[in-house]
Amino acid sequence: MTKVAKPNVSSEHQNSPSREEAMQAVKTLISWAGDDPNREGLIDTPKRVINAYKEFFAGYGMNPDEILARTFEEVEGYDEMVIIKNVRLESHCEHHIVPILGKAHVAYIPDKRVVGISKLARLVDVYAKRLQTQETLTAQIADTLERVLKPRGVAVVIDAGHQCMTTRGIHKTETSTVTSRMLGLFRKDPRTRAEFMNLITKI
Ligand SMILES: Nc1nc2c(ncn2[C@@H]2O[C@H](COP(=O)(O)OP(=O)(O)OP(=O)(O)O)[C@@H](O)[C@H]2O)c(=O)[nH]1
Ligand SMILES: [Zn+2]
Repeated sequence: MTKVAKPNVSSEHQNSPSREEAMQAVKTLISWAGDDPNREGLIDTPKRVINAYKEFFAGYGMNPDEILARTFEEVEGYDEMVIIKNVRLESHCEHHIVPILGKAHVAYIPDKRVVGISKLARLVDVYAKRLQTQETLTAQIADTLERVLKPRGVAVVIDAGHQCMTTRGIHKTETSTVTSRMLGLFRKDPRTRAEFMNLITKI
């Protein structure tokens, strides 16, 4: 039986192909597209593509727990929500391997400890830079924040365009997909959720 790699599994747990094998695969796809991979303009393309893949999918080599490990308690008892909004999201859909581009809004209500705000954006990247569905991505960001920081609430909203729907297939160029995950107070208390939704929709 063929072994299928589980989605969102770090590459060290898979049988990683060599660079040569990966470049050969790109050459095959160029031929499949109908061009000659040996012509001058395309000769270095397999190398560029596999290097680009290392960037697109860098998240497999990142550890979210490490990113959130450093927290601060000296914040004068701050216990209201912290929101980082409009985090640029660059991911790839796991069905077609084409870009998902959009914005993420991430919030939490601290319980004594806060985390550096850049770490919330880094956490988005850890999961975005993998093969994804938008639902999985949203859930992974929220669940990791809850598990590691143990805050009183977590909210994640993602609003993104899927190029598999805009540049191919159904070609609906104006569509965007919105997903959300609310945990703790954001799930239990409608006023907290409403305050968050209000703050992220304001400019
Ligand atoms: N739920 C969900 N679906 C997604 C996401 N990204 C892409 N898809 C959808 O995944 C589905 C794959 O459907 P298939 O019928 O297997 O593939 P397809 O023939 O290429 O589908 P079309 O895009 O309709 O041409 C499509 O409906 C995509 O729109 C995502 O993040 N979440
Ligand atoms: Zn897709």
